[in-house]
Amino acid sequence: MTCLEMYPANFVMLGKESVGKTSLVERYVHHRFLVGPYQNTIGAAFVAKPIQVGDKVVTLGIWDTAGSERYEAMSRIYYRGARAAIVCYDLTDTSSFQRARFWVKELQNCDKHCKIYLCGTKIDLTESDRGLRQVDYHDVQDFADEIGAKHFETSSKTGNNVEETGIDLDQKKDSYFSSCCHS
Ligand SMILES: Nc1nc2c(ncn2[C@@H]2O[C@H](COP(=O)(O)OP(=O)(O)OP(=O)(O)O)[C@@H](O)[C@H]2O)c(=O)[nH]1
Repeated sequence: MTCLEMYPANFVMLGKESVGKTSLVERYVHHRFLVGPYQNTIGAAFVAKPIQVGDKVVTLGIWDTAGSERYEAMSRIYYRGARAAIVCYDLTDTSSFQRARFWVKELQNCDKHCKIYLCGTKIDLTESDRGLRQVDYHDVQDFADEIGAKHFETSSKTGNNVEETGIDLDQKKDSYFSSCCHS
């Protein structure tokens, strides 16, 4: 029996509205950045991506939750049982990092085994104008160390750090997905 049949691995996107969760999913799954007016997610959206882990195929299910606080209760439905959570914050918005801390606390209260990734978004903006940065890299790294999370800064617009590093959960050597297949 394949890993696909036995171990569907879900992960969830969490974070304040407009931090760029949907854009990250678009970049990761479809390798594109959608331009045009911002459309907020309503409730949550589900996207599936088959990935190869060793000689197995895992269907990675991604729950892209709505960041608006009015959907907060609904978001809880999606992170319960999630194998991993990508908690996003916008590098140009301090309050989005406060919101990220909130989601980390929620995840820790709900499931200690959920693997947490902290993802700073829109690094293209801070690279083109350093003055736009409101969230310090080292502050987040300290927090990541404290909670045992991986930490990345990405741009869905340019693709920077999305494919190459942690958000690309497609890493074949990733022990997390290997354990999904072999546990
Ligand atoms: N410059 C830049 N803009 C981005 C990036 N990622 C997202 N955006 C923009 O930020 C806005 C919000 O992006 P979304 O991906 O819809 O944000 P979201 O977190 O899914 O929002 P909700 O559905 O409300 O929770 C859009 O206008 C995007 O084009 C990025 O990496 N760089």
